Amino acid sequence: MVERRKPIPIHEAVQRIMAYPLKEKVESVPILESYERVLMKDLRATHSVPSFNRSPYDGYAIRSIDTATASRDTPALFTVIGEIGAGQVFKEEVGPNEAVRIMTGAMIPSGCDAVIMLELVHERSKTEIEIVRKVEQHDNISFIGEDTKELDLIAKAGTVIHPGVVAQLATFGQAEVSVASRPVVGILATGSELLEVNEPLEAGKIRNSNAYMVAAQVLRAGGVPLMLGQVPDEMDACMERIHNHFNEVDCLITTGGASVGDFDLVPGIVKRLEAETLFNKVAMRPGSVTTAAVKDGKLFFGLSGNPGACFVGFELFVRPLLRRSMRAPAHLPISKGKLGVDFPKPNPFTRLVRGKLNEQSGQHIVYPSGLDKSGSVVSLAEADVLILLPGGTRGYEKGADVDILLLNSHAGSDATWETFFSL
Ligand SMILES: Nc1nc2c(c(=O)[nH]1)N[C@H]1C(S)=C(S)[C@@H](COP(=O)(O)OP(=O)(O)OC[C@H]3O[C@@H](n4cnc5c(N)ncnc54)[C@H](O)[C@@H]3O)O[C@H]1N2
Ligand code: MOO
Ligand SMILES: [Mg+2]
Repeated sequence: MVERRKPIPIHEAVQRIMAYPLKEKVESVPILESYERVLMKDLRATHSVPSFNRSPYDGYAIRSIDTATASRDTPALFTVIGEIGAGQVFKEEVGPNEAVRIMTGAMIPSGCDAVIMLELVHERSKTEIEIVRKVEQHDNISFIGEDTKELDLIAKAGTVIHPGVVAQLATFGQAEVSVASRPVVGILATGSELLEVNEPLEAGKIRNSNAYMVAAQVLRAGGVPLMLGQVPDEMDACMERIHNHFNEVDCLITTGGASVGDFDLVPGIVKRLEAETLFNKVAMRPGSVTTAAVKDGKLFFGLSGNPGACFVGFELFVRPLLRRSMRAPAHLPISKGKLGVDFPKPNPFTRLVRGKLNEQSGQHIVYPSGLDKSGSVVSLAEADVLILLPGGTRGYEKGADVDILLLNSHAGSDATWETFFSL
């Protein structure tokens, strides 16, 4: 008799998984390797920025009071007593009607309270300049702490490090950065029909695309894929591979064999692992036959063999687990869009349609990116969103307002499925 499975709503499936968070681990990496890692300690300013008053222009540092009566008819005359570039410090006190030629980024000399740009000065000689306008006190000075003050919070733990954050790490002297360790995800493709990527096609066979797709998804989520290869639909071969590597991974993914067919291994894997099933059917399409189970605190995901279903299963269920273990926002960011075409297919289950986003006069218009079947692989090539179409309708019309999940964004969302989509 075919096993009858009870589908659970997406938000409940997510909840069940998130009840088994992976252990957070911290490591230190050189700043050059910190890009796209997740900060594990709050980054606070270790000093004010700038840490000294400096010139934002190439010009002359002066005492503004000496220009109080300056005009075209009565220019103020200054003696140039020195020249400094960025990094140099002028050591003497600057006195009445004295000026220091100063370059952008250099420290304002003691006694000066303003800078006038080179273009506004008449240079009579190397040592004598004229100023024909009044310069206000504090003109053209970048003051200590105007960018940030010592101890200010610059970036919180959980921030995904992007180039702007790298600039802060460098500014505050963090040659080594405390980041979340990347969870290791074992990936095993199952299926007697699978060829290696470099093998020629044969009748009835296909190349294993899921393992590579999932590996890329793991990388995008910030994890480390551990490729466990591919096995035919044979339980012993499959279990041997799993047992040999279970200790090396933080979580394990298989693709294929998640349904109820004669050669579908996932129910047997769960049994042989003596794992506790969290769910084996979700009220969604594609990906309805996703299985999740837990063994010794490690999550096992039996993702569908159908590429569309495998892809969606990963983004909805595996990604948040990985991201949360790194303290990064767990879920795909959500946004709003309008359907660009009619979508007449009725469905009892919520659909996550692989979609293409088009920006039209400030609006997100979304279109299915290809064949909307969970067996379609090519529709993934152009997909940059998943269009959420709640189930229980006769379909949707062009122009309908829809929620969309953004696939290529570096940001993430902690918006919970419970709150946003009780689907
Ligand atoms: N009687 C039923 N049949 C099916 C059901 C059901 O509820 N009752 N569910 C259908 C749904 S929905 C899906 S999705 C698929 C799930 O299939 P499996 O997870 O068991 O995957 P397979 O049977 O192994 O393969 C399905 C499909 O995907 C291709 N595949 C497999 N592995 C890969 C890979 N690594 N790279 C690319 N493509 C792969 C495979 O050749 C098949 O075409 O079950 C439905 N059936
Ligand atoms: O698991 Mo299937 O993807 O619902 O078509
Ligand atoms: Mg099957």
